Amino acid sequence: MANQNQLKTQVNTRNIALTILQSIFQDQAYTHVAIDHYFKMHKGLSKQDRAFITRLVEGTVEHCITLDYIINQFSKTKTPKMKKIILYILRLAVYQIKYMDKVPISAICNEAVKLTKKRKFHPLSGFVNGVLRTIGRKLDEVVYPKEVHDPIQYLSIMYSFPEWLIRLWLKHYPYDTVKEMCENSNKTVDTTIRCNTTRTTAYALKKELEAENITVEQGYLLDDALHIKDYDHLRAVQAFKEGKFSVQDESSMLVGHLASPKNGQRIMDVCAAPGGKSTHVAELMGNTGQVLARDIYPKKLELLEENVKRLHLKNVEIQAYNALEIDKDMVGQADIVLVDAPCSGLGIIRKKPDIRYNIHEEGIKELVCLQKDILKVVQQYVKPEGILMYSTCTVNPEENQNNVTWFTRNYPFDLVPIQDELPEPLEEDERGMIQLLPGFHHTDGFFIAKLKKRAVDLYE
Ligand SMILES: C[S@@+](CC[C@H](N)C(=O)[O-])C[C@H]1O[C@@H](n2cnc3c(N)ncnc32)[C@H](O)[C@@H]1O
Repeated sequence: MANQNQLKTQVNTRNIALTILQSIFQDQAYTHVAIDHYFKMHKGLSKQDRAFITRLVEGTVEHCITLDYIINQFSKTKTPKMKKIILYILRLAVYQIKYMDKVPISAICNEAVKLTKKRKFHPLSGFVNGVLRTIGRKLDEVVYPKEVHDPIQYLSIMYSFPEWLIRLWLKHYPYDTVKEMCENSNKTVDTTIRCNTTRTTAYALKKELEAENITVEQGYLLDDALHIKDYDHLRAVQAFKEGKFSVQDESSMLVGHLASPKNGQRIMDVCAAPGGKSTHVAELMGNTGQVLARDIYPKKLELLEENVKRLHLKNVEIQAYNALEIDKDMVGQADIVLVDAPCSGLGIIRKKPDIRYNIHEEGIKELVCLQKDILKVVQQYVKPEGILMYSTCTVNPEENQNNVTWFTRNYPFDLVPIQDELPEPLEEDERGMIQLLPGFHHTDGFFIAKLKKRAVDLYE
């Protein structure tokens, strides 16, 4: 009886996983958004079911190229020719066969066949069954590309990254570094949180979370950071509801610290939503001064507003504003301008696995132009001798170091060395910028440059 119940749950969870995968593969929904959305709409699922569904969905997306490679070795109909839903059912099942060794192969095949019938593709259930049973039997016989013969194809298939992306990284980083970036980008990570120091201390927060049976570890780089796991809903955690912390990676927290805002200052965050950096600098100023938090998308600003309220911050003003349009009233008014630019996001693939499939080279070129155009406009808001923080969550030098070089050549700004303010073991590069690579220091891949406007604007 217990087994039957278990099986019933598994059927449902796989069907849910398939529905979520459809919205990701078909409608290009972000993985984390699609999962969150489903769970918000279907509240009755148990913690265990939600964890299983999340693992199935994230794992299938993460390993999609590898899964298709395996399927194509055993199926006469190749993946580009398959009916979409059949392809998703196969990917979901092959993910379980290859990466979840606790689930018996026969159960995985049976569930996939049931899913095929449930989605009204009865005639194809034999095909699905045949392909999966062969893969189950012959998984060890899959012929993978050889690293020595074709390292690019090897990395692409083994770590599920498009070849163009591997080539892009190899233009800028040594082979072993690229391999480690691929490997780290597929690892699951704990949630990193930032203590709201206007409400509590990291020590007190740690104790409070532990009392709720949450596993907590100290930050690797920063005192106000904690790493948490074994919680259910974040929104159900009491300390979260009371605004005692925000979710933020340690790399991203560095921006606030390196900006070193002083009480009473005026800070403009021109690409602010959902507000990780705006709320951090607001907290660092101890609820004094003003943070003008702007973003082009009003919908995203709703989340920022919710965060500001939850964190009990009184010094954040939120405005929907396109950073490409000059706001004449703000010229020369900001002590600090934060430009956390829209970017390719190649440093956060471990948290958003679909980025690798949705971004493309043309899109990156457009982003580089957008980043420059934003910088061109918003540099005007910085007071003489004020600070502009430029940051991205990518590991692509075109969007990072090259943009900063272009910027300092064209505008009256100089790079400020940051080594003394960086926590160990981080190191700035020879020009004073920092490029963190995904998973190398327990952080996302992230880039930061601190720039100071000259006292006399020689360019005017
Ligand atoms: C990297 S995200 C910012 C993350 C945010 N700083 C944080 O720490 O939570 C980049 C943001 O830029 C916004 N954006 C894109 N184009 C913009 C524009 N032209 N003007 C203002 N914001 C823009 C996007 O909506 C997105 O929220």
